[in-house]
Amino acid sequence: MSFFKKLKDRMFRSSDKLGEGLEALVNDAPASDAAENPPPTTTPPAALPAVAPPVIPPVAAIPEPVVPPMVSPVAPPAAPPTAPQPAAKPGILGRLLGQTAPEARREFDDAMLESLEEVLIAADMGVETALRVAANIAEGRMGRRVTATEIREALAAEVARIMEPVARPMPLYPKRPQVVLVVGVNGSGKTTTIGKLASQFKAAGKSVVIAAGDTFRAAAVEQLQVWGSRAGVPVLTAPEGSDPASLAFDAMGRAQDSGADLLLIDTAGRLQNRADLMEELTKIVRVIRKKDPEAPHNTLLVLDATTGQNALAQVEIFRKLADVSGLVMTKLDGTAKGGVLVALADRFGLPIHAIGVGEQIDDLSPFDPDDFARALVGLDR
Ligand SMILES: Nc1nc2c(ncn2[C@@H]2O[C@H](COP(=O)(O)OP(=O)(O)OP(=O)(O)O)[C@@H](O)[C@H]2O)c(=O)[nH]1
Repeated sequence: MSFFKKLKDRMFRSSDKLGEGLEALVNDAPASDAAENPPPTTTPPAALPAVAPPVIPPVAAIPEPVVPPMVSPVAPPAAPPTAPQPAAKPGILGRLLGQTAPEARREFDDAMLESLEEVLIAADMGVETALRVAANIAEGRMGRRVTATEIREALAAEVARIMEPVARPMPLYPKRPQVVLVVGVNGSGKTTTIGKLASQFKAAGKSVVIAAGDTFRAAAVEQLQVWGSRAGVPVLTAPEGSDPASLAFDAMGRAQDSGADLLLIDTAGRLQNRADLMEELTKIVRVIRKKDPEAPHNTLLVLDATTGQNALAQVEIFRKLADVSGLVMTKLDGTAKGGVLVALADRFGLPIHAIGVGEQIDDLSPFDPDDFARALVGLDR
């Protein structure tokens, strides 16, 4: 299965929620508009020819807008003319030819803008981002009659435009070992992500060492060992409750001695005591710098998409605890809160290196802004 298909299938909760909201924007039009949008089952007006009416190409068939990276807000491609479209169903011939009724249209007015803002906020985009995205979609459309598909396309283009600058794979340096510190709250998916990353780097011909730095949870260490053996990568462990910094130091030495390309260091995520956690992370960094003053070369913050807006607070906190260089968003499958990624990109501009859409070893993918945007709004590629 292609990753886009997997992404789209698994992000169904996010896209369903957004999609339903967007459809309702047009279909639940006020009475005056609704009168111009009779349900598709309405008998065609007598004045219409009995033969099939001209088929309006579905908007989805219009070539996908190319959104160049790093551009300022662009109005999405112009929609079809604004003249009211009779929502007549096709004639018998049309139906035989598989033609479908034209999509309902509604005038883009202030009420619709407000509803659009609400739909985006409900999709976890955050208030600020939702208002800006809705305003950009409204630009050039106010007073025009639009379809839900046009709004979906416009939203996908807006989301992709916001995500484009942050979609950057984890940088690889000509450094041995390249040290990757992985941070995040308990349960966010750190261990799983380390396993998936180790497996992908290994498959790409890199030699990898994992340090099970969450020495406080025996279960976390065991879990990492399972992932390590799946990926065929050594996992260095230390007795439960021992100093994670000392393990990190040993792991650094072992990775250097064996000429490993990458050292992935797992850490504890106990936010209950931030002072302790900060001290622990600072100490890990201090000791590995004794062996390489530039380490860690990447500090990945792993976030759980199902926490929605809470992910924003986690970024704030971890940026204070560690020098976060990039994000990995897990559990985008099965959540209706995928929109939070847009809010994260808009608010922090931190690189998003990868996304997780499942618990299997190959369920981690580089972050592709267009694929994500289209999956989020429920459009095909
Ligand atoms: N559906 C889904 N589940 C995931 C994903 N990533 C991780 N998980 C699951 O989330 C749960 C927590 O993942 P862990 O990798 O153990 O998280 P952690 O941050 O290491 O947690 P601690 O070990 O408690 O610190 C596990 O059951 C994983 O299988 C994902 O992308 N999708």
